Amino acid sequence: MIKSINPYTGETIKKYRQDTKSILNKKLKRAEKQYKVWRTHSLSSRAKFVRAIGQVLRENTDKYAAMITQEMGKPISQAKAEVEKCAWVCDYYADNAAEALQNEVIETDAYKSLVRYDPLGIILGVMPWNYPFWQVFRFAIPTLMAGNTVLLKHASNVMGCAELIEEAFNEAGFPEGCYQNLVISSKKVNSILKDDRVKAVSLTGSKPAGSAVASKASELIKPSVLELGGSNALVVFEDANLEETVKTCVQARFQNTGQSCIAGKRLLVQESVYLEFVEKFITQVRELKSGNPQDEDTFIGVMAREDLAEELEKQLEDSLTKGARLILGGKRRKTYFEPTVVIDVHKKARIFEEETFGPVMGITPFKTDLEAIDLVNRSKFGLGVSIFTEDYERAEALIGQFDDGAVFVNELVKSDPRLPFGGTKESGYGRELGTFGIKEFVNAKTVYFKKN
Ligand SMILES: O=CCCC(=O)O
Repeated sequence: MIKSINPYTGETIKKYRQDTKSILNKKLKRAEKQYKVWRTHSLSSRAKFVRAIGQVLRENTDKYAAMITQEMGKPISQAKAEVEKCAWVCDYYADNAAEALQNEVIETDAYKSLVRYDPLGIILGVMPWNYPFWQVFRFAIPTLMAGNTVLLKHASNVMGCAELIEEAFNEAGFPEGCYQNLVISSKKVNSILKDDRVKAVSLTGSKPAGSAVASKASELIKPSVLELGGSNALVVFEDANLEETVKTCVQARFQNTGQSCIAGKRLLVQESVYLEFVEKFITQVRELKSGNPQDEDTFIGVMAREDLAEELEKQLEDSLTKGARLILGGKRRKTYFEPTVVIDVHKKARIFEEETFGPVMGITPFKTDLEAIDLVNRSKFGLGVSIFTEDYERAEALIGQFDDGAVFVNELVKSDPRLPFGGTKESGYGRELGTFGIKEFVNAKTVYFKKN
């Protein structure tokens, strides 16, 4: 049985019986059968279904948001925003997939030569709990629009969300087999991936999970996309607009109670404005409202599991032994972790070197642009970096020197259906969203006509 537990109350919400071998086989058969039909649908026909599920999401936002909040403790207002973002990705691909996937004619000595983008087949998605609706839609919608069918293994603590997502696809009228939820533990992922009918896998999650699935996929010569952890830096230069920058950095770290791969986790501030910035930052963090995730005005909820909060506590303790100074928060009660700020964090501290998945911000001073670049790039992760400066020429000159998959200037790193999203180094490979994302699970087929 897989148990879903409310992290705020500690109560068991529901237990889910795992799919048996024969159920899994039926799901695979259905997905394969539907693939043969779904791939023949026109882009505009697929778009109708995708638009319809966007509508279902909007009509049932409260129901879906309530389940997100119950299962992983996200404050309800943020859960509603998550559902709305899912509807946005549906609209985006319904409107833009046809253009992204249109044939590309290439002049050669042939009568006609071109590249067309055909689907691959059944694609397996393995998704995490932190944005339990968004992560699934971010993967599933472009994958389906490209003509593939989807099997989804969700995180064990959000099986209620997983069930509701499958229901939403059914309610939107998707043909049977287009999208199916697998009720399995992570141990069974490889056996699904091994099945010949499954052609590729997309995983969002931790490095160990990514590494296990990607090794299996490469052994089987199946493509994979990995979106793993991150330790994004927020770099505040002395000429930044401090008022605006503080607001953005607070959001970047503390939204979703700090549990986001693209959260700003290492705040680097130029020495000349360090003290002023820290003071303004703490004032704003102090004002964040913690409370019951069901309350509309709660901004900081609880962490999704107690073991995650314990781990964060250990990372914080390590930074203190390495010279950092705790200036706000630092205490934990079960899954609740106070919004916490530590300053003078050393580059060898665990909260600098590792990913911190919760409401703890570490601040480190730097002197020069070169030092800032080095601090950003020494991370083993490479999802994104935000730089704050009023000097756009300085920003332009720095962008090419960062290793990350994204550089945002005067803004927090965020995903947007229109822009590619993904990382470098241990943050993974491949891209989601935008026109890059829809081309991850396609066969870029070369076509050559000779006229005799
Ligand atoms: O955890 C990662 C956040 C993902 C996103 O916002 O697209």
